[in-house]
Amino acid sequence: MIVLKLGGSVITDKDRPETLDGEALERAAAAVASTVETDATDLVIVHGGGSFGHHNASEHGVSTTAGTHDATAALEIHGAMKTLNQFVLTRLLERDVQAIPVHPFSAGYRDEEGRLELPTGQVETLLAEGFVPVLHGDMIAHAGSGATVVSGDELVAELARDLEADRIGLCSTVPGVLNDDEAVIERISAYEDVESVLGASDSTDVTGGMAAKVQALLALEAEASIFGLEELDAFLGSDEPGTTID
Ligand SMILES: Nc1ncnc2c1ncn2[C@@H]1O[C@H](COP(=O)(O)OP(=O)(O)OP(=O)(O)O)[C@@H](O)[C@H]1O
Ligand SMILES: C=C(C)CCOP(=O)(O)O
Repeated sequence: MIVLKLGGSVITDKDRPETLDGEALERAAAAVASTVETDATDLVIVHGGGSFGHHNASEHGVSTTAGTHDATAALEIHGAMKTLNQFVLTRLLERDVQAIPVHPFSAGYRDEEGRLELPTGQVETLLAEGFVPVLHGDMIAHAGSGATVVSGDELVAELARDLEADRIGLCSTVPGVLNDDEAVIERISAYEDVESVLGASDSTDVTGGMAAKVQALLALEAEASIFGLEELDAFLGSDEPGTTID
């Protein structure tokens, strides 16, 4: 079983609010379609927000820890993510990928400590029935804080843990985690080893950029890869491109 995140920074133009990168999304959809066609591996897709969701969340002062009790604000952020989700679904369906959305806002919640609880029975059932579930970064009910943002990276970690994923891939705009010389770091086994080079995203991003990704992935049993769009075919074909996190 593979959990694949299509980074919002890849499938959108992250610097222009609510703008899709249609060409990149096409490429990603084509890579997914050829894997699903030729390989019996179960695939769960999660996508991030990019220029959808982050701008709205930032305007309302909402993040993974700062919540809102304003339903209009929550629905604006959720709505932006659903708009992007519809674009992703359409591109996959056009290529005969049997993609079905799972909206985290309607499925999970955070407890008082901010821990994410995400039931995965519906995802498992969709997989068993031959569908490709497509989740996305979203708003989520948060005990004591109203509703906060849940990042696609958190969803990837939760799904990988619950469904015992064999492989985890994060496709981003960068070819991997880069060191001070902008070279791809091949393997990361401890956060302290790379902490000094990890930063937030270059664009508006309320969920923590590369540092949050590496932290979430290090906590998992299975190995994970962070790589660029050029390497998506290679990853889906069983290679370990970019940075491997174990
Ligand atoms: N050491 C690093 N190596 C690579 N990228 C880094 C590093 N430190 C910070 N970054 C930033 O992290 C970004 C990737 O994180 P970001 O959260 O934007 O990606 P994403 O998951 O593809 O998009 P989204 O969060 O919208 O889904 C890069 O574009 C870069 O700006
Ligand atoms: C900003 C929202 C609502 C979701 C962000 O998800 P991410 O891009 O995976 O961090």
